[in-house]
Amino acid sequence: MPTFTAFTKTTGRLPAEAISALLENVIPEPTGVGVFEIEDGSGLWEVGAYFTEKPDAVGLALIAAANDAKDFIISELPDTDWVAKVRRDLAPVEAGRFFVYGSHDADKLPDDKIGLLIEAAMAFGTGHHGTTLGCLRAFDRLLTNGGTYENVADIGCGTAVLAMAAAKVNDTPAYASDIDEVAVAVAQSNVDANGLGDQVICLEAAGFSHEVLEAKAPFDLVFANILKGPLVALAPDVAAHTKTGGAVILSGILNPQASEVIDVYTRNGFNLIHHEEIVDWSTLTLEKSA
Ligand SMILES: C[S@@+](CC[C@H](N)C(=O)[O-])C[C@H]1O[C@@H](n2cnc3c(N)ncnc32)[C@H](O)[C@@H]1O
Repeated sequence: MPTFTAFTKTTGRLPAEAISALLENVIPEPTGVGVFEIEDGSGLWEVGAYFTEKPDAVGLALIAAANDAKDFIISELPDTDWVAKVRRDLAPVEAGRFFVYGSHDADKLPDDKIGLLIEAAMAFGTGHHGTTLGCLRAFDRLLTNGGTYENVADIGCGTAVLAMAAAKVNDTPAYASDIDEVAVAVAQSNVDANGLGDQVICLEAAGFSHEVLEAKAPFDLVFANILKGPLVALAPDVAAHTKTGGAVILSGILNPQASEVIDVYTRNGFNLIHHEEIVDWSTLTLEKSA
C-alpha cells in the first residue's frame, strides 16, 4: 500500500490543539497517519502528515488551518523505500532498564540493559516517540518501586514494544492487541525476532473485545498508548479488566488533555500515581483502588 506525505512550510511549530485536531479528524486508520514537524535551521518549520491514501481537501485544510499555509508538497512514498530509510536512520533508545534497537545496532546493546529488538516497519512503537518512551519509563519506575506484574495486557500494541518489555522483565505472559491488522502482523514478527513466541500473544482486537483477553482478565498491568478519545471511551473497560491494586499506564495524551483523562479514570476507580510530560505528550500511571 503506498504512503503519501503532505508537507508545507510554516514559521512556527504546530500548537498542541492543532496536533490534536489533526489526529482526531484525519485518522481513518491510526497507524497510517502521523504528524511530523521538522525545523530546517533557518527558523522555518516543515510540518505535515503521512496518509494511507492520497490526502483529500479535509486533510490539507486541517494542516492549513493550523499553519496558515496553502502550498503543499504531496508525494507518494513507496513503502519499501520509506521503511528502509527509517530503519537506517533510527538510533537506539534508552528508557530506564530498557534499550530499544534495530538489528543494525545489535552490537550496541549494553550488558546491563534489557534489549528490545524492533525493526522499523508500518507500526508505531520504535521507542522514539515521547509516548512510547513515557510508557517504558513509567514501567521502569513501577518495577524500581517493587511492582511485579505476571499478567499484562498491551492494548494498542503497535510493534508490541511494551508487551515485550513486560514479558522480558518477568518471564511471564503478555497479551499484545491492536485494532489494526498490519500492526498485529508487525507485532508478531517482532515477538518472533525477540524469541518471545511462547510468551507474547498477539491479537487483533478493538479494546478488550477478544475472547483471549476476556479469559485472561483481570490483568496486573494494562498499557494503553492510544489517543485521548479512545482512552476516555475505554475507561470503564480498562477498569473492568484490571485487578484491584493493579496498575495502568496510559499515553497518547497531549499535555492539555491530561486532566480530562485523569478525571475520567478517577471516576472509574483509579488513583493517579505518576504523570510525566515528554515534550507535548503526557504519560499517566494509575493504580486501581476499587
Ligand atoms: C500510538 S500507537 C502505540 C503503539 C505502542 N503501544 C507504543 O507504545 O509505541 C497506538 C496503537 O493503538 C492502536 N489502536 C487505536 N485504537 C485502538 C483501539 N480502540 N483498540 C486497540 N488498538 C487501538 C493503533 O492501531 C496503534 O497501533
